[in-house]
Amino acid sequence: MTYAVKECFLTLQGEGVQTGSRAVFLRFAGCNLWSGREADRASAQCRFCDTDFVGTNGVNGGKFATADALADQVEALWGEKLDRRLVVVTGGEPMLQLDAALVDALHAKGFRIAVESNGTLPATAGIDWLCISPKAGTDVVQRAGDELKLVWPQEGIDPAELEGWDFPNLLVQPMDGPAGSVEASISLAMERPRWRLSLQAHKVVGLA
Ligand SMILES: C[S@@+](CC[C@H](N)C(=O)[O-])C[C@H]1O[C@@H](n2cnc3c(N)ncnc32)[C@H](O)[C@@H]1O
Ligand SMILES: Nc1nc2[nH]cc(C(=O)O)c2c(=O)[nH]1
Ligand code: SF4
Ligand SMILES: [Mg+2]
Repeated sequence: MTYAVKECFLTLQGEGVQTGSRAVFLRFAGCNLWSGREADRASAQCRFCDTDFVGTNGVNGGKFATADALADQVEALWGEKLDRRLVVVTGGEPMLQLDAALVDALHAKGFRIAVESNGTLPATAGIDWLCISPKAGTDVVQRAGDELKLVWPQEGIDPAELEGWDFPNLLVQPMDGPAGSVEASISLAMERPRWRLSLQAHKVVGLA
């Protein structure tokens, strides 16, 4: 299949349990919960998105005809180093495009595959680190994974219910934008000890 990639770049993972890890970010174009157009934001299923995922015009973006061609670019951005190869597949919603062929092509080059997904689509087999970030009012079908990252506060989501899902790591991440979200996230972590605070470290230090 043809892959539509918004952008692809080398940085440090800024969120969640793997914060600080060198990683190639592969950002797919498109999402099933928002068109990405500002005019549609207020009526979208997900309304707080901090990301431009529209089109293929970002750095190293484009249409890729094969999984091998895309994996070649990821490898080129990582460079020669052989140890700890890590790609973070995100978007937009990566589960719209991440298929078995791309999982195999990235694994063949020695990459661990981390994914950031909204959980409304079942995860592709073979992912090495699955982060699910639920959005209020959506039907989350993927209720197991490595890390659950709750952007907070969100009306209509009950952290106690999420504790019943199958995730060993629970993260609460302040919603970038509304005032008071850092304080609300600290309160959640103080009241419910299974939850740990995830700050968007890349924004703090000025990385992409
Ligand atoms: C842009 S999304 C792409 C992946 C996938 N569509 C998802 O929502 O999980 C990447 C991560 O950023 C989080 N995020 C999006 N907007 C945010 C905001 N305003 N503040 C904090 N985190 C945000 C998402 O919840 C998700 O964990
Ligand atoms: N550095 C960095 N870390 C991230 N972790 C998750 C991100 C995302 O947009 O999915 C992201 C991102 O955009 N940049
Ligand atoms: S689901 Fe993810 S990519 Fe889609 S609009 Fe929400 S935060 Fe953005
Ligand atoms: Mg981001």
